[in-house]
Amino acid sequence: MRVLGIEGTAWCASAALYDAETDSVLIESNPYEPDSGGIHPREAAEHMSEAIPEVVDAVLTTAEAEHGPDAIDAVAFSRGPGLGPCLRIVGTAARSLAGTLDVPLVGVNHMVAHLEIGRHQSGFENPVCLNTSGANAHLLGYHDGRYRVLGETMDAGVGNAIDKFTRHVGWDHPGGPKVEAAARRYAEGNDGPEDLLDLPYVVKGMDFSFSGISSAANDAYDDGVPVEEICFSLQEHVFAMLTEVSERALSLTGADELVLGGGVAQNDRLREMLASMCAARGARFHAPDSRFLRDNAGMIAVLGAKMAQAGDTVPISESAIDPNFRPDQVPVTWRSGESVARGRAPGSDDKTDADRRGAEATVEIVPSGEPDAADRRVIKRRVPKEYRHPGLDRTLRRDRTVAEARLTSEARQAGVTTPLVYDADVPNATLTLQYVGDRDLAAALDGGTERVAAVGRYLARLHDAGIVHGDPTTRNVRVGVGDSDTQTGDGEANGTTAVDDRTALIDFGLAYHTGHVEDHAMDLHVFEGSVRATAIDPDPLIEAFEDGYATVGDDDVLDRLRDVEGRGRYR
Ligand SMILES: C[C@@H](O)[C@H](NC(=O)OP(=O)(O)OC[C@H]1O[C@@H](n2cnc3c(N)ncnc32)[C@H](O)[C@@H]1O)C(=O)O
Ligand SMILES: Nc1ncnc2c1ncn2[C@@H]1O[C@H](COP(=O)(O)OP(=O)(O)OP(=O)(O)O)[C@@H](O)[C@H]1O
Ligand SMILES: [Fe+2]
Repeated sequence: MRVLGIEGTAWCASAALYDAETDSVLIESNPYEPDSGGIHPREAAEHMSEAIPEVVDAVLTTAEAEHGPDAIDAVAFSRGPGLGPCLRIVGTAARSLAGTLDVPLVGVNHMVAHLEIGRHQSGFENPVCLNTSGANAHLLGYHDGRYRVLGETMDAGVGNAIDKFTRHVGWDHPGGPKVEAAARRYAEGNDGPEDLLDLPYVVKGMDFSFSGISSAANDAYDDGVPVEEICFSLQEHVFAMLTEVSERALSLTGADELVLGGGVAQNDRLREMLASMCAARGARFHAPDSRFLRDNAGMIAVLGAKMAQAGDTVPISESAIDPNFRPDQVPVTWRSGESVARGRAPGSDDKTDADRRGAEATVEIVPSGEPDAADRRVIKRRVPKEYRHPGLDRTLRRDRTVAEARLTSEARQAGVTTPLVYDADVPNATLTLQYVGDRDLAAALDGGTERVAAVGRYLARLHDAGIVHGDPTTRNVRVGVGDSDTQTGDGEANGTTAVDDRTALIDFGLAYHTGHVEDHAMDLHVFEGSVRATAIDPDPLIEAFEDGYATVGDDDVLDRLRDVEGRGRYR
């Protein structure tokens, strides 16, 4: 099968021919280069209307010269997300070409194409995918017939966050490669570990935010900090955040493969950090060649072929473009297989006497070999992360160790079951904690409506005390093995149920004090995200969780949660 792909969501007018038999891809691209500032939608659309016919013609001519008039079996196009005026031109071109050639039309989600090209090239079966492009930044994992958004930016896309700084400095678009070059100059000009500016580092579970860091970088420039130093620090912070959330996604799902996609993935430093993180945890990592990372029609044609082979084509009358097309809206017709969270199947976490490793820390259980010993303790060490700058690494490990020791105890005072903290060795980022529960909630999720209701009540009590957990995933809740779903609560609004006694919240390293409804709602959003990413039937669990929250907590927080989801770029 041969597929002609067309891409033009924002800046890159591109056409490609994918030959599935030989697995070869020919790409013709013509980029839009703004004279000044960022991408202007109208100018970009004008560029598309000139350049799309040219690149399509070039590819079609080559295809027909080699394979004759029936060279093309299907036409695939980027249906979204992207700029409406650009997408409309691409859509019109694709429909008319499919009509002229009398072949089926395939409507491709651009972000899923960024993911699938990495999976295709690596041969990985079930990877977590990190998409780092201009307008987007998110983690995707296959679960129950869709690519779920495991985590994402709460505001700007990663490329846009970097480009915002370069516009402020007066550099032309795109800024990413210039920041990379300046950061390299800074690193090469230093002998020892380079100084690092203190910039905002914002990670909440597997979600993250860039708006603060762009503004802080702009302010540093206005204050006269050398631009190379800012570029270096910006990269170190932003890419460490992306690497950290990727590690969390691997840890939460139990996956051992990571693929990278999107224009920012052309950056060597980002690739180096991700490769280092994966090597340290024994996971495999793949980043495609640059021509498949930046926007290109090759990835559209490759996914288009998989979809066409699965019969997933679209009648012209239903082929409208969608500027807000989310990756989790796409039914994944071209692959089958297990959930990415297969490593977290029920029972997989039963071995309580084994030492574990989370995303951040290693956990040693002492004494080992006596599963029922009442005096079991856990020694949690936040190990240095080779991938991040030593200064940033030290700060994060220290601050989180202090926060965890303090807030684990404060949470208990607020009526939440948490481990006792026996010792905090801050210089070594090591805590000694009481052993709690029998297994992670992640391994006991399905059918556990009572357990998630208890988590809802816990978060409400925390919030009431002005504390957010910051990372309340199903891996950070420990549950009792004896509990079954038939144990119902006592019914008292604030009462403790039998399940509560045996359910504990752990891992308060990202916890902090705040009374803001928005921060409280984010906690709920993170928990629900982890349930959706791993449960077989998430809806009853989410409902029970919210009911649990509502019995103790503030309705404003649940209202705000609806807002966060509506605002969410993808959910
Ligand atoms: C929806 C679609 O139109 C959009 N496309 C897009 O953002 O173009 P993409 O080619 O994936 O990424 C462009 C971004 O990639 C950044 N970039 C390119 N080379 C870079 C480098 N070496 N280091 C850092 N960023 C880089 C640019 O600064 C720019 O922000 C998307 O995929 O979100
Ligand atoms: N107090 C405890 N009692 C029993 N088990 C524990 C305790 N603390 C940690 N564990 C186990 O160790 C695992 C990792 O611990 P923790 O979540 O604190 O580390 P982490 O590296 O921050 O993990 P992540 O970032 O992946 O959530 C937990 O999922 C749990 O299975
Ligand atoms: Fe893109």
